[in-house]
Parts: sequence; C-alpha cells; structure tokens
Amino acid sequence: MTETSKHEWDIPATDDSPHEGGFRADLQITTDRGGPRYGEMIEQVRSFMGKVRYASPTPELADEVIEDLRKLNAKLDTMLVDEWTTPSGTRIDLPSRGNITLPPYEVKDGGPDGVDAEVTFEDFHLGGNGVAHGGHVAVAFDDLGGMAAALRTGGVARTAYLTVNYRSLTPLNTPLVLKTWVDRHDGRKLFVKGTLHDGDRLCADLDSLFIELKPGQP
Ligand SMILES: CCCCC/C=C\C/C=C\C/C=C\C/C=C\CCCC(=O)SCCNC(=O)CCNC(=O)[C@H](O)C(C)(C)COP(=O)(O)OP(=O)(O)OC[C@H]1O[C@@H](n2cnc3c(N)ncnc32)[C@H](O)[C@@H]1OP(=O)(O)O
Repeated sequence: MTETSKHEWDIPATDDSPHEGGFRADLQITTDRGGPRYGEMIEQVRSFMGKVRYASPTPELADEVIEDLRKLNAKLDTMLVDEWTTPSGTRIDLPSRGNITLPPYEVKDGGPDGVDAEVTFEDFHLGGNGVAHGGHVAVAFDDLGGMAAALRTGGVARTAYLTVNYRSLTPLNTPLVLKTWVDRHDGRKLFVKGTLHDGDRLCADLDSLFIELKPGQP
C-alpha cells in the first residue's frame, strides 16, 4: 500500500477508467510535494493577501511591491505544473489541503457520515464592517460539502446547488466550527447539510446537492 492509498478519498483506478469521474483516479495526494516549508510559503502568501486588503501604499511603496512581485512571479513561472501535480489542493497535511483559494480550515474528523473542521476567515476574507464576506463562507461550505460527498461515495462529486443561509455575522480571525454531512443519499444525488458556529452561535447553515460524477464525466 502506498502512502496515498490509505486515505478514504483515494479514488480507485481501473484499467478501463484511469480517470474516474473525469478526474485523475490517482489524485496523488501527498504530504511532501512542495517541500517541508510549502505550508509556511502558503501562510506568507495568505498573510500578504490580508495585508493587501488593508494596506494603503504610497505610490513609491506600490512601485517597490510591484517590482518584488514581478520577481516572485518570475520565480514561480519556472516551476508551473498541472493541477494534478501541484501541491496546492493535494497536501492533506496542510490547512485546506494547501489550496490558497480556500479559507484555511483544518479537518478534525471525517468519514462517510460527515466532516468536522475548524475554519478561520482571515483579513483577506473581509466583506465589510469587520466581518467575513458571504462568498467566502459559501466557498468554505462548498469545499467541505464536496468532501463530505466524496467521503461517502469514494469519488468526486460536483455541486448542483448550494444554499447558504446567513443566520448571524461571521467574525474574522476567530476559529469557527464548520461541519458538513450527507443528510440523504439517493443514487448519484447527495443532499449535504452543514453548519458554521462561533461557539454556540450559529453563523450560517448549508443546504446543498452534490451529484456523483459518472465515469469520464468532466
Ligand atoms: C475537486 C477536488 C480535487 C482535489 C482532490 C483532493 C482531494 C480529494 C478529497 C476530497 C474532495 C474534497 C473536496 C471537494 C472539493 C471541492 C468540491 C467543490 C465542488 C464544486 O464546486 S463543482 C463546481 C460547481 N458545479 C458545477 O460546475 C456543476 C455544473 N453542472 C453540472 O456539471 C451538471 O449539471 C451536474 C453534474 C451537476 C448534473 O448533471 P448530470 O448530467 O450529471 O446529471 P443530471 O442533470 O441527470 O441530474 C442528476 C439528478 O440530479 C438532479 N439535479 C441536477 N441538478 C439539480 C439541481 N440544480 N437542483 C435539483 N436537482 C438537480 C436531476 O434532476 C437528476 O435527478 P433524477 O435522477 O432524480 O432525475
């Protein structure tokens, strides 16, 4: 057994379906791709994105930052790979699998019945008046809802609908409890529910439908 095949979301390949569900059957989930400091690199980028949200640079500082970013972009240009082999989204040892586009969450427990995670919306996720943007809350629900569906079926599912009810304000820079679970499973249809809590206070809840993809479906 390889290091990656121990996980419940490792999707089995067959001879006639090497790309199960249109996705690579072997998602090559790793804990070492990108090196031991990849998580730290992502943290620095997250921190930078948060500062960009709040910074009001002088024109001179903007010039400097542009130059620095050009250099950094040129460095990463030399290392671009496809989506199946980038560490971003496949490093299961890192918050949100190292996916910079997701609010950082840590899975505490997960299986066919659902997923429990801790999510922190950061400065970058500011909507207005000091609280999280509703779109970022929906992104967190979409990803963790997709994970609940994937852990139930052992394959990748796509979101058919995603209804988020915003029940109270979602604070920034506060660890919050995010839960998703399969409420009903009917053939390829997975009705996934979810909740986001700040302590005892319900911030938002989720009502969604994920459709298990057929072999080869994009
Ligand atoms: C991606 C992860 C990669 C990373 C890998 C790393 C680790 C993996 C581990 C775990 C995975 C972790 C996390 C998951 C990550 C992300 C999840 C995010 C997922 C997304 O963010 S994904 C993007 C947004 N998503 C779309 O881009 C979908 C566009 N769309 C379509 O692609 C089709 O539309 C589709 C496929 C949805 C259905 O199409 P289809 O042809 O397969 O099926 P069909 O239409 O026949 O529907 C079958 C039955 O569902 C009913 N039905 C369908 N839609 C409905 C609706 N809206 N309302 C009510 N009922 C509905 C029908 O009425 C029928 O019901 P019935 O069978 O009873 O008649």
